[in-house]
Amino acid sequence: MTKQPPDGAYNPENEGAEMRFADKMSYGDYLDLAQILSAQKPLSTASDELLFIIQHQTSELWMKLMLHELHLAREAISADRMPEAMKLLARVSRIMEQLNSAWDVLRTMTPSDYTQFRDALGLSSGFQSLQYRLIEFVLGNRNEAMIRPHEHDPDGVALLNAELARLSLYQTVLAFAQRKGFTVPADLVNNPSSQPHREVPEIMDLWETVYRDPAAHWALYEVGEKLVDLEDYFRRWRFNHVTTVERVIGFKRGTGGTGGVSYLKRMLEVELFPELWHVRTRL
Ligand code: HEM
Ligand SMILES: N[C@@H](CC(=O)c1ccccc1NC=O)C(=O)O
Repeated sequence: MTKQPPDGAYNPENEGAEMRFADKMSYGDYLDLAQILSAQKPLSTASDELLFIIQHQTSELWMKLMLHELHLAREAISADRMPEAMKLLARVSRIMEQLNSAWDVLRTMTPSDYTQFRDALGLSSGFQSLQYRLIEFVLGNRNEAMIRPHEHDPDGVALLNAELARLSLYQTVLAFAQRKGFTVPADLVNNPSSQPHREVPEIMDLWETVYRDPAAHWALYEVGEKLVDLEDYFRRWRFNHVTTVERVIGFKRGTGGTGGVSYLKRMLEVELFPELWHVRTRL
């Protein structure tokens, strides 16, 4: 017998709300919440460790979605399905915005709060995030040295190497430009790069042509702006990260072994799509 609410209390069951799930799929079943919500395992008794864990786990979930959308966007561009790619890239930027907003929650953690459990983290660090490294590789910030921390995880290494064997998102866009009749150095569109992309004069000229007459090169103009948008959000993520880190651990070395803030400041100099930024000076 279901318990009847006191007189006057509202019971959604009366208007048909389903209340019995013993033999039906429920909300929690579909989302596998038992698994997700039992995956927070603090190693200390510090109250803020739960915040720290949830912040990272939610970031990893958003990164999973970002990789999914980035792969689809790259496929769409390779197949000249540009409107579809635009939609996907717009979503990627919105996901980044979501990740950027999340820093506001973590920023409420003070050095006093964090030092209560930092030792428990051992040598673990975001530096070892497989999905983060895959995103960097998809976007073209490629560096084989970054595979090293994953050597204990053959599946992870396989994913990173598989990514290095594909054209980066930017290379895929340049191949599209070539199909549209632009001159692009063959190496750039034929060989997946294993290093960060550096400014190339022909690509500067390409974007200059596009930006000087958007109407004549609309698809490229649109994808160029989508990439700028994406990098703009990514830069904000890096900036939020380094500022939060300075606020919480000052200039201590990182648990991952880098100089900490000094390493992250260096990462602020990364340019994913250099020509798209540099061409603006010419316009
Ligand atoms: C209080 C919070 C945080 C602190 C103190 C912190 C600190 C650091 C430090 C010092 C590094 C440099 C590597 C090292 O030596 O450890 C690093 C790298 C990294 N962290 Fe964090 N972090 C924080 C939060 C986060 C969050 C919320 C994420 C989201 C997933 C994250 C993701 C990363 C990633 C991906 C790297 C590698 C960056 C790269 O190689 O460019 N961190 N972090
Ligand atoms: N590198 C941080 C530790 C840290 O933030 C961290 C540790 C384990 C898992 C994720 C982390 N987040 C980002 O680096 C530190 O040096 O305090």
